[in-house]
Amino acid sequence: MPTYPPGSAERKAIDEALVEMKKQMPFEVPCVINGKEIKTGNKLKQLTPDSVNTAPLCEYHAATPELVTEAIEGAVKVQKAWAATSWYDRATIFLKAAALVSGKYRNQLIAATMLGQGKNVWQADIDAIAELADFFKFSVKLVDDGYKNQPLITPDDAVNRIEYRPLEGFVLAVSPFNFTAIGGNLVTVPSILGGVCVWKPSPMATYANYLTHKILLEAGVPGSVIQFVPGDAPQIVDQCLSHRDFAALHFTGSTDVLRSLWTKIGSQMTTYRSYPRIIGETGGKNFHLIHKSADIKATVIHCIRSGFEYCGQKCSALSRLYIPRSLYEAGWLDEFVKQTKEIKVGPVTDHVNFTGPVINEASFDRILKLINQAKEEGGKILAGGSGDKSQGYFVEPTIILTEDPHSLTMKKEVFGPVVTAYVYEDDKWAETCDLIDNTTDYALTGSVFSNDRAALAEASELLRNAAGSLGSGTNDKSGTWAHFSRFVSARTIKENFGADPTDFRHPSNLA
Ligand SMILES: NC(=O)c1ccc[n+]([C@@H]2O[C@H](COP(=O)([O-])OP(=O)(O)OC[C@H]3O[C@@H](n4cnc5c(N)ncnc54)[C@H](O)[C@@H]3O)[C@@H](O)[C@H]2O)c1
Ligand SMILES: N[C@@H](CCC=O)C(=O)O
Repeated sequence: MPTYPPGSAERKAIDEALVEMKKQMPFEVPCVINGKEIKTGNKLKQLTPDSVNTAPLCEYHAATPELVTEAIEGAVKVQKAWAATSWYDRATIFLKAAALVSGKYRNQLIAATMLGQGKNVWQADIDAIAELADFFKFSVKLVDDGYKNQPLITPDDAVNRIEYRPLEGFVLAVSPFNFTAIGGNLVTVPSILGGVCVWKPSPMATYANYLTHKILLEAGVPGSVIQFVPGDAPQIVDQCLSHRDFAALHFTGSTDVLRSLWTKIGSQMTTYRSYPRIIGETGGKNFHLIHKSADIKATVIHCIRSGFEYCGQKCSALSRLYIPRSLYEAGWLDEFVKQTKEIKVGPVTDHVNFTGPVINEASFDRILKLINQAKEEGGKILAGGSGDKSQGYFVEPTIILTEDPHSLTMKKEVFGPVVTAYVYEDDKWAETCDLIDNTTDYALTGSVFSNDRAALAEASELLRNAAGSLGSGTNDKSGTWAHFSRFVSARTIKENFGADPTDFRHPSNLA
């Protein structure tokens, strides 16, 4: 990945792309149904969260119920033909999409992700280029490997094979704002297998998602295979979930939303042709557990990057921090606070800013409310604690020290630049692992920092269920065949070519 140092060609190129994009804002984003761009006239806005008083990044046309019906019907109609397209052709399309992401559309995708989702160039590149292109390429490799999972034994008089059929009906992909790549992956996984999708993007990632869709179509995905349907989330999603041909929900976003959609699907089971599948990843409450043997300098840097890059708006962002008393007394927290106060926060177009805005006003207000509640509960604010939304939604990187390991911000997902620290006694390593395991229902990600192998092994054992998506989704891990397997129905086919039978009786039936 390019590193964008001052004076580099890559920094110059991205600066030019940003200037060009700003000149053209607001872009007009249509619905794209059966490959046709459709403007409904019902326009909504995607703002630039770091400069809210300027022109929006885009105005997008919200899909009407009639268009959603057209999208579903168009997708279902093309499904058999797409499934019959050879694996070679499907694979090549996604490899071409990867090349378009890292080549022709590179700077445009980065600029759209920076301006629309408030990422600085480093964060935008790892998301919209590195991860998105990887998703496309890994998908080809993983499906290729998956298709090779065939019966182990082939007898002399028969051939057995397994065919991995895509789901009948359409997949509804509902994507979050915080990763351009995730939207791309949610539609790629079902469609690379020969399935069809209706894609409802996040309102706060509409433009980058529209570009991703454009890339997929340019690479050769037929227009009806992935339908781009922005607009009112509950209206579009409810309509899709109420359709007889609804085959699966592919979701990434918050826990409450997935739970409500799951409940809706469950309550409508008699509507469907089949048993819809639900594949969803949701919130997290990432812990960092520091052992007394850990290096202070390195762990402080890891915690700063994990907690505050992209304003903590990652499901995997550090949120609860466990520091041993000995390192606390050796100045671990002082160093963490000192460096946190050095973080530059501001518009993402100024590269010195390590972090930018949070995504919108609702998020800004929610985060500051949580900080205030933490204060009222007795939490001590060691850094940050406030914000300013006059120009953009800027929240100061915030460190809260708590004496209560079950306090609000140790339990609830904040999804903002807020780290709550708790000091544990060095000799309570196992007890602290149990505490981490039992503090929240989330169990998405976590890290243990130690130079003591025995402590690592013990933590790995005790924290087995505290990370790895358990409790945070259906745990169909991206980057594994297990994820793809949720979007196929296996069919076993046996061809016999042994001698024809001459008697229906077996030897065991003879008198
Ligand atoms: N586990 C992961 O891999 C992962 C990755 C990224 C984000 N996340 C989680 O996503 C959340 C942040 O993303 P977000 O703010 O975009 O999440 P969100 O739940 O607000 O929105 C996700 C999607 O659901 C749609 N949606 C929202 N309300 C809806 C409703 N009532 N009915 C139908 N659709 C609705 C949105 O328009 C969006 O497309 C965090 O909780 C984060 O932890 C998880
Ligand atoms: N791949 C992402 C996960 C996305 C969560 O929001 C990461 O950077 O950890």
